[in-house]
Amino acid sequence: MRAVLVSSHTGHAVGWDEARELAYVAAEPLRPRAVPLAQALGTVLAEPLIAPAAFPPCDRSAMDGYAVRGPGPWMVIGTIRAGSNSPGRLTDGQAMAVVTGAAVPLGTYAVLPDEDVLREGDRVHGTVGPKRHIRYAGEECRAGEVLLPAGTPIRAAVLGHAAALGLDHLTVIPRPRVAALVTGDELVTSGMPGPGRTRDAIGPMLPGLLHQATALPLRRVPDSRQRLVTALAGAEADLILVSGSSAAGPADHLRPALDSLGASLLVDGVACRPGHPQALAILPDGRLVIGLPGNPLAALTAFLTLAVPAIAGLRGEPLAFLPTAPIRGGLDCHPASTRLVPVRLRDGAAEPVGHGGSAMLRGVAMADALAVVEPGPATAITARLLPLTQGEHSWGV
Ligand SMILES: Nc1nc2c(c(=O)[nH]1)N[C@H]1C(S)=C(S)[C@@H](COP(=O)(O)OP(=O)(O)OC[C@H]3O[C@@H](n4cnc5c(N)ncnc54)[C@H](O)[C@@H]3O)O[C@H]1N2
Ligand code: MOO
Repeated sequence: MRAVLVSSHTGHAVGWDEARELAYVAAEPLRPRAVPLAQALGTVLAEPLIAPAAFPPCDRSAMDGYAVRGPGPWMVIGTIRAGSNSPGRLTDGQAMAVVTGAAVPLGTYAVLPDEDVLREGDRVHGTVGPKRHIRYAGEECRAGEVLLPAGTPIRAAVLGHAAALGLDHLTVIPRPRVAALVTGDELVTSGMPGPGRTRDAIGPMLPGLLHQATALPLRRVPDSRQRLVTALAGAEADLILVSGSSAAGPADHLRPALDSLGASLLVDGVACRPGHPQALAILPDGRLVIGLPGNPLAALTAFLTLAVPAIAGLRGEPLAFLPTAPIRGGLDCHPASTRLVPVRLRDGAAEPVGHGGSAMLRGVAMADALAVVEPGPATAITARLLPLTQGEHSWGV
């Protein structure tokens, strides 16, 4: 654990930005490991990607046509097939048929595409400028060149690039393993909830929130301190999310359970709405625990406040910069807490969509982002935008 910010735990609600920082700093990047390309998708480069050799390795044709040398017309002296490893050599007045991507013969002046050629027996006619339609050796990269920095997320194009260069493995920071413990004896998991029962709305959100992590199978834990202790102790994860149990009621067992496991509480409430009772703790063995309030929008805002930075830290990625946008019509500030308000983005401005109460998901379901409205005495006319999906900004501001 990076020690510096941990000591700033104050025992009461911290500001929203401080909470993000604390979660990010508490989450050390996971240990790098070399994995086959097929296992690297969605992880992060632990080391810069360095070109193992020049690419392309030799001069190649960019067209199906004829490699030619000197002024035309040219005598066709052979054909270079895909995969041929001995392209030969041309002298003035000679041509060889080539396919796209094939190595061109030594001495090639240009490649004449098929559609620009008039062929008469063994002779071809046409005009082409010097060096046309040749991909030169080392044009994309030189041996030893740094192509991507450490910390780059490995997406489809990175894997294709690495394969094209001839690499079979990449050294990556693996995806963090995240366990979710959903508490609440009143919860049901299908159908209409009867009187006094509540349909679990947090479990169904988690797969979509955890796409940058490896989500372990969700566990449902009864409202029992001992059962929560056992579940926390047994979770083989880098980060454990616990939903419900975050407040101070008789069925809210998170803090006592953390206490009995010897955890250090790094964040004990955040000055934001919704999401005030969220918590971040570290167990003696280094596993992080985040308490998500039971109210579903509060759980989501807590995930975005604490879990997103923690996952970024474990992945060795930077804490996301949040762009600022004007708020159409403004939003009232809370005097002491940061408000997180569902907004739609239209023409570069944020429009509040309403229905943003702690127990509601209606507003956020139609939102593009949450507006981060700083505490203050007045009305905010601009706000930072918090994406609803880690690593993605679906708007153009
Ligand atoms: N005396 C106090 N009461 C409350 C406080 C407080 O500070 N003192 N804080 C309030 C705030 S703010 C919030 S948010 C909630 C947090 O509650 P908990 O995290 O302890 O969670 P529960 O009490 O179990 O549930 C609260 C609410 O959410 C519903 N819930 C729980 N899990 C789910 C789920 N997976 N899907 C849908 N809904 C869920 C639960 O049924 C309750 O209605 O505490 C306030 N109270
Ligand atoms: O602060 Mo609680 O998280 O909204 O209602």
